[in-house]
Amino acid sequence: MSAIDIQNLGKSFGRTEVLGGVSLAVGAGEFVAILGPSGCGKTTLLRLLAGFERPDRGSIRMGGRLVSGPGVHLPPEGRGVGVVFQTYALWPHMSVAGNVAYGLKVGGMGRAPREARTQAVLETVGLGEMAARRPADLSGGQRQRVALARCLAMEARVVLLDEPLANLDVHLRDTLEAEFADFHRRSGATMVYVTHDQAEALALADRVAVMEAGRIVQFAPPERLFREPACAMVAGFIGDGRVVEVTDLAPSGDGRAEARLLGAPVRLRCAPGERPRPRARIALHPGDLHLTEGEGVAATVTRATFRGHHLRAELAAGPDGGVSLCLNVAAPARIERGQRVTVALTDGWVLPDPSLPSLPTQGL
Ligand SMILES: Nc1ncnc2c1ncn2[C@@H]1O[C@H](COP(=O)(O)OP(=O)(O)OP(=O)(O)O)[C@@H](O)[C@H]1O
Repeated sequence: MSAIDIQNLGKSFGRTEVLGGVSLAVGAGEFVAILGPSGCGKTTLLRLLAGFERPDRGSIRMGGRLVSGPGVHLPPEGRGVGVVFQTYALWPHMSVAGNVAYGLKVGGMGRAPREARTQAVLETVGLGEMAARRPADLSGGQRQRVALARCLAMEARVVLLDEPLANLDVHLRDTLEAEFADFHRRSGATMVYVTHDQAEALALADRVAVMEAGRIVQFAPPERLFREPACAMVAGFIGDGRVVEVTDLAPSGDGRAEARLLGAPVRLRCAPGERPRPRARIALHPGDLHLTEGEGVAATVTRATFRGHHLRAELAAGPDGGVSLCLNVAAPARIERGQRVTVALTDGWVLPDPSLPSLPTQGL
């Protein structure tokens, strides 16, 4: 049974449709990231899950129990979910321990077990020494951990996190990313994590639901999103992918295909059921291209950026320079703007034909 089962969820604010029929099943103990650009509806989906908003249509089940649906709306406190916001939502006038213990107190737990549980979870998140401090006297990362400790104390089996790292500096983000992963492992909780940061989603999640304009366009493990994007939006959003057009697509039926990129022959990966097409679009990552002295695609370097171990080169190819490519060149290297180069492909993924009925939005 799924820990969370969302069916055909729709939500509008006034005349604006924010969620247009979202379906998603999250397994027990799974870590799922909801990833998408600003305004695509991620937070709205999370608020519907938490019970802060009511859907216009569709249903949400948690552990098999209907929590939102026609005529049913369980309030947030009746859902047994923990929520961690970007802003932590801590009570400023209470101590760290008070913040963690508050929910237990409201839930009717006696003083002695409450204090014992609070201290134990603060130890778990490494804040045992800071129980008496006020939130104002903690760093951003420590506040985040108080919010997590509160979820732990409540024994929330489902934890919803809304951009919890968005306000933090890059070092703290790295540390806390590791802490979220650790928290997940130790607690075994089901986690739904909203972010617009693809690196964060790919690093943390078992599966990522990519959203665009109120819809889930692909739900898959990180590697699959990267290697087999379902559409141009996912291809462009994940791993600095580029989408370019090829001609004369000739699949061989085993997940391989040949085609031409600006006239040059290329070998690609594709879905096993892919059919021959005169034109197709493919997704390329910087690691899929390399410079060659042999046969390939002629291009001009439009920009070269130092990235430490490599240089990132932006290229313009095609008769009018309208095909934009991008590759990494191992440093030290001499590559500069205006240079003419030839590139060859080692990999590339044929985007599924959008006119075919079933795009792979689900599955492994
Ligand atoms: N209470 C509301 N009333 C009216 N419009 C709203 C309300 N909440 C959200 N919206 C609108 O719904 C759309 C989706 O918002 P939402 O916060 O879910 O997006 P998001 O993907 O989380 O974006 P971000 O990453 O910027 O937080 C936006 O256009 C937003 O302005």
